[in-house]
Amino acid sequence: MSERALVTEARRIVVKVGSSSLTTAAGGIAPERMSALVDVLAAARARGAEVVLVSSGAIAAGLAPLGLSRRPRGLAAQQAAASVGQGLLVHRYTEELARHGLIAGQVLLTLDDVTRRSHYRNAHQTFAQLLELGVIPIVNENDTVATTEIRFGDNDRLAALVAHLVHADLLVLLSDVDGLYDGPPSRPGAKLIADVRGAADLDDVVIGSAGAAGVGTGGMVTKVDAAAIATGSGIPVVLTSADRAAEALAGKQVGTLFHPTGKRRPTRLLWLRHATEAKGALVLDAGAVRAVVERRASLLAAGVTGVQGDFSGGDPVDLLAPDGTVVARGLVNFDASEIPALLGRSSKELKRELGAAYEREVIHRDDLVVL
Ligand SMILES: Nc1ncnc2c1ncn2[C@@H]1O[C@H](COP(=O)(O)OP(=O)(O)O)[C@@H](O)[C@H]1O
Ligand SMILES: N[C@@H](CCC(=O)OP(=O)(O)O)C(=O)O
Repeated sequence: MSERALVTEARRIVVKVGSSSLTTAAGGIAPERMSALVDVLAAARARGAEVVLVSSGAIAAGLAPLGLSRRPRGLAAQQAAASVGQGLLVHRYTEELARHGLIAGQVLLTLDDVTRRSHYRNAHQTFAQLLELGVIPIVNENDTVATTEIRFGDNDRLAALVAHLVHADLLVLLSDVDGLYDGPPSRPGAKLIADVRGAADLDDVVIGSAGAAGVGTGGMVTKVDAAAIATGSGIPVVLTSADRAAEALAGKQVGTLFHPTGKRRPTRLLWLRHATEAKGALVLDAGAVRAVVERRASLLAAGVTGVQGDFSGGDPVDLLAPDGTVVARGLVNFDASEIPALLGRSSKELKRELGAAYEREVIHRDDLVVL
């Protein structure tokens, strides 16, 4: 069986591991699983590859110490469990990596770190410095302070974004299932899909959400989304089980290989398109829709006819055609309350009447993605 050159030649690898692969059903860390995973990461390092680990499991690891038997529903309880569990997880990784003479560095990210320009530059530099120092960054969402992320966020898409942020050559998604199947693997006769070369290969695949162990959040849906994000910007993805991580990283033909389909794109825009929830919407006239969609121009106040929702400058908003269809998403430059005064007015008028600060575009073209 030939090796996967995309894997064996990768110099920088992001590995994502799910809660179900690190913790027990009873709610606590499974030390032997973490130890086996770290052995695999150390072997990749020994071959000369740089490794970033995106590890879930903070909430799951915090359950047992708090006497909880399953993942709590309430946000505050999840945040508390994550606070307890994250420390335990990183402690374990630090000890396990030390066996191989390696150093762990904790990186906790929130959505802002990858959508706001100044933050994502900062995150990029942090990773660059850690990797230069030979550290293995252990990444998770900052669940303890996150609000929307902890509910809707998932580490699969976060891992795809991190892979993009660090310019990885490969993303490896490790779960409790050994690859993508054409239907939920619990169904008799479900078949493993070895290669996905584009969206068309997924047309007949039934992708389920909940995992059997009950500690995972995203299920297969978010893994396939993550694979689309990564491959769409040129990064191949191997999806398999944590048990097969050693084989996968050695380039063996295990699990599912998602082949690259596109080229690198600005990180923030990827996130804007795939992972953010809009805080509101702007209704555009037909001319503005053409300008934004066809000419990829900035959105000016003159083409905006309505505003919906309560957002602040810097938030993601949807751009709607006159019939209500969502045509684009962007990071808006004004608060929702400021926009009614700008509607339909030219930049020159706005500057004359409200001052130079109001002359700027409502959304700059660099902060826009057409959907
Ligand atoms: N088409 C499919 N192929 C593979 N697994 C699937 C499919 N549909 C649903 N699943 C389920 O997705 C689960 C993995 O998701 P999840 O529990 O969130 O894992 P993790 O904690 O590793 O992120 C598997 O255990 C499996 O039951
Ligand atoms: N950030 C959360 C987990 C989020 C998540 O994506 O979990 P999983 O589906 O197990 O990868 C935690 O550490 O508990």
